[in-house]
Amino acid sequence: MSNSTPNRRITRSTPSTIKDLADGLPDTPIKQMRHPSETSPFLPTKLETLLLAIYPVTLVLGSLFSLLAYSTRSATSKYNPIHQSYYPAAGAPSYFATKKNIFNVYFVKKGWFWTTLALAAFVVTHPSLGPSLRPTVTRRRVQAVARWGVATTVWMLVTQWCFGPALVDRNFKLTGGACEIMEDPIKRAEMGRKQEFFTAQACKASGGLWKGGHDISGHVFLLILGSALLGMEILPAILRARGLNEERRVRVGSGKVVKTRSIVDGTVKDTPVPVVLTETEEEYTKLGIKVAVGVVGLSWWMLFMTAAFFHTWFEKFTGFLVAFTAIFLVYFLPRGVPEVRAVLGMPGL
Ligand SMILES: CCCCCCCC/C=C\CCCCCCCC(=O)SCCNC(=O)CCNC(=O)[C@H](O)C(C)(C)COP(=O)(O)O
Ligand SMILES: Nc1ncnc2c1ncn2[C@@H]1O[C@H](COP(=O)(O)O)[C@@H](OP(=O)(O)O)[C@H]1O
Repeated sequence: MSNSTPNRRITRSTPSTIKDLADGLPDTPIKQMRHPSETSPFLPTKLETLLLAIYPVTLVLGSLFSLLAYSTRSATSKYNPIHQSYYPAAGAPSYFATKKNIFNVYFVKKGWFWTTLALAAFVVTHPSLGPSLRPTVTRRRVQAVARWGVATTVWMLVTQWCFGPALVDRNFKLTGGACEIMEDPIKRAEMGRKQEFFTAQACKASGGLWKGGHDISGHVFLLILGSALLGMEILPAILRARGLNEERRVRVGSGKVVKTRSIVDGTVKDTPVPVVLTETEEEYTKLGIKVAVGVVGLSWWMLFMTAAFFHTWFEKFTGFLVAFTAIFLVYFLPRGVPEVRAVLGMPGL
């Protein structure tokens, strides 16, 4: 008997995984199945990695710009670590290097409001989440609001209030920082009575200097978190509009890691039903995406400006780390933990 019988050949190359099995077969239905992925579901896809890499690259480029640019080297004022900016502002190297620049005052300082507004516009207009401009409650809308809720909670705890002072303020104090009232003796005496001003805002508002500790950059944190939130939400919609679909990896109930195409509500996905929009609905859909892209673009520019003109390298780095931790919680944890995914869902799924 010859070894070359078809049966023998199959026995000798016994596949060890479903992937091997699918790869070794002709184009049968089993080959078309999505096979389990061996990569961690917690990791971003290639496109996501590329897009998320823009943040550290922006921070590094901004910091290098401030070292090398003629405008910063020739500025009449110097970087002052206590003010975390060029001081006095009149000699700053650029309009964007002053705290009172209009984009800082009305955009970044109200950054969570703009992020929320842009996300709300996308959620109520985009047909991938529910009927455009109709107040229908859909699972995808509820999950988008839940993701926003988690991100908002993190934003609040980090920058606004955490059962008292916000985490950035607590961290500042823990690392040896304090509020120093330099000029006004009355305020100084008042401060002695109250022991200390516990938040950066209260300290600065009383004319004090918030100094001595490690001040995580609130701007870096807010600009990265807000723009990544919008980016991660609209990315699947943008890809789909261009006929693309980069599959993400998710762990399903059985413990297997599969690609997103394999699951929708826990079942194998059918070909999506095309959504037919009226002309007006299409206009609003486009507007929703444009508003989000606009907020992301302006956030990127302000992040670059913060990197170039404000804070130390380390303060920017910790702002980036805290923002990425929040992004992980909202967008990557649900991919690997089905119970979390059941609540938060995933954009576009
Ligand atoms: C899919 C989303 C649905 C939302 C559903 C909610 C229903 C809402 C109905 C209407 C929507 C519009 C109202 C939106 C409310 C959003 C709540 C807010 O965010 S209001 C707060 C605005 N404030 C800010 O954005 C402050 C931002 N600033 C900071 O975080 C800090 O100042 C800083 C990080 C920039 C650092 O500050 P510094 O002083 O240390 O420099
Ligand atoms: N891109 C930017 N444009 C203007 N001011 C900025 C800025 N980035 C940071 N700042 C200012 O630098 C200080 C530290 O910012 P943060 O810790 O939030 O990153 C803040 O000052 P004030 O608190 O005095 O307004 C903030 O307004």
